[in-house]
Amino acid sequence: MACFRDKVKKHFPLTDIKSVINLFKEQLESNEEPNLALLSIVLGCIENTLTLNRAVPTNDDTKLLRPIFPIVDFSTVDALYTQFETLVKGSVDLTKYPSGYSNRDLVKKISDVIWSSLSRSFKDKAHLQSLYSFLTGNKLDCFGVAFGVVAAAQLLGRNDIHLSLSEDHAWVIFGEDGTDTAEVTWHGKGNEDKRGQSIALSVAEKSWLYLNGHPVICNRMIEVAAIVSAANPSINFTTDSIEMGALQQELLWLLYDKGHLSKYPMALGNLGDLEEISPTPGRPPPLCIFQEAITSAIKHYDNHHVYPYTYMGAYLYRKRCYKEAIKCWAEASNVIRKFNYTREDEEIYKEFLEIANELIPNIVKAVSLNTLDRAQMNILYNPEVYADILRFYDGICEWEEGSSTPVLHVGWAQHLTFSLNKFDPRTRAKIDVGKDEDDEDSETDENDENDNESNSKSKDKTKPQNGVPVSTNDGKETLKSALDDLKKGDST
Ligand SMILES: CC1(C)CN=C(N2CCN(c3ncnc4sc(C(F)(F)C(F)(F)F)cc34)CC2)S1
Repeated sequence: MACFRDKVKKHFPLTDIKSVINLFKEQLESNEEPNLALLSIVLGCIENTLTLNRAVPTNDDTKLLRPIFPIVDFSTVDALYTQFETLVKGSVDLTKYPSGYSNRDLVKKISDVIWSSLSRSFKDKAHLQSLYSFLTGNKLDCFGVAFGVVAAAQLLGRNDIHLSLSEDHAWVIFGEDGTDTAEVTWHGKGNEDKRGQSIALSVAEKSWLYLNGHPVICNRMIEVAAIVSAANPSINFTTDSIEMGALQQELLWLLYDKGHLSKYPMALGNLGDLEEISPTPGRPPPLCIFQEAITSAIKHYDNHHVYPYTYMGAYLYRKRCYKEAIKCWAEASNVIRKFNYTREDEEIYKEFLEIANELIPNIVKAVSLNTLDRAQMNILYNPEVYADILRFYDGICEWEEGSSTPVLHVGWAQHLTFSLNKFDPRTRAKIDVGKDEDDEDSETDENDENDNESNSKSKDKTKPQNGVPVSTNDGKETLKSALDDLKKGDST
C-alpha cells in the first residue's frame, strides 16, 4: 500500500470541498480501483466534524465567521487506515483460503472480524455508517457493517466480494460469477442476524426487503457512490450542515457525470433532494433527477423499486402539486403489489401508511376547505385523481394478498372512506373499473362461476364508455404525461 500513500499524500491536508473533490476524482480516474477504506475514513472524518459536537456559536463574532470546514491531515487518515489494515490482515489468515474466488467461509470470517469489534451500544443513531465511526468509536449501523466487510475484502485483495443493496438492507455477493450471496450484517430490531447464510431463501419469500431478486449489485465505483450517498449532513432533527450537504452534492454530481449513479436509483433520489435544497446552476431540476431514478428502476430492476416513486411523490407534495403526487403514489403501489408482505418489511409499510393516513387526507382537506390550496379544489372533481387513489389502494390490497402478515386494519379503512367521500359523487361515477385486457387474473375470474361480482363488473355495460380506466400497468406513460403537463404549467 506504500504506492497508494505516495499517490494520495499530495492531496493533504484537505482544507475545503475542492480538495476533497480532487481526492475522489483522482481515486475514480486512477487505473487502480478506488480505495474504499480511505474514502470512507476521509468522508466520515469530515462528517463527524461538521455534524457532531459543533462549536456552539457565541456572541463573539469571530467564532461565527471562522469557516468550520475541518482540516484533515494525512497523518490522521494514515493512522486510521493503518489501524484498519492491521485489524483485518491480523485477523484473517489468507493462507487458509485458496487464491482466486472467495468462498462463504472467508466472507463469514471477514464479517466476524468487523462484527466482533463492535461496541454493544445502540446502533440506529446517525453518523454510524463510515469506517471513521468504526475505527474511532467501534460503532457501525447496518449499512456500515456490510460496507466494512467489502472494504476489508478489498484490502485483502478479494475483488470478487461486492456490496448488494436493497431499499432497506445490505448484503454481499461473491464467487466466480458473482452469484453467491451472503448475509453479513443484521436487519431491523429484534431480528436474529442471519450472517453467513445465503439470501436465496429470503428472496423466495418475495419480500420487498430483498426486492425479489432486483437489488443494486455494486462494483467498486457504485460502492464509492454508496459511501457518498450514505453520508448524512444532519446536525439534528431540524438542521443540516450546509458544508456537508454541499460536499455530498458535489461528490454525487462527480459520480453522476462518470455514469456511476445510472443504476443506483436511491442515490439519484438523494441528489434530487439536495438539488431542491440548493439548486446547482446548469444542472437538471429535481423533477428530472427523480424521473431518471424511475427510468433507471424500470430499465435495470424491472420496476421493482418503490423509493423512486416516493422520492418524487414527496417532492411534488412539498411543492403542493397534489394531482401529480397522488399519481406517483399510485405508481409506488403498482410496485409494492408485486411483493408479499413479510414481518421485516416494516419500513415500507410505514411509508405507505403515512401516504394513506396522513398525506392523502391532508390533500383532500387542503383542497376542500377555504384554504390557500382552494385553487386545486378541482382535484375532487377529477376522475383521474380519484382513479389514482383507487389504484393506490388496490396495489396495497394486492400486496396483502398471499402474504403471511396482514397489512390493512380498520384505521386504513377510516382514512380511505374519509378521502374517497371528499370526491364529488358524479366524479366517482365517471371511472371505469373494467377488466384490464392483459390482466390474466380477470380471465380466471371470468371462468370462476362462484365469483359473480367480478363477472358482473367486467360485463357491466352501464359504465360510461369514456370512463377513466383504472388499469394497473407499468404506467410510465401516464406518469410521464402528467409530468409533461406539469412542466408545461397546466398542472390543475
Ligand atoms: C423516499 C425516501 C423515504 C427518502 N429517503 C430514502 N432513503 C434515504 C437513503 N437511503 C439509501 N440511500 C442510498 N443508498 C442506500 S443503501 C440502503 C440500504 F440498503 F437500505 C441499507 F444499506 F441497508 F441501508 C439505503 C440507502 C434509504 C432510503 S427513501
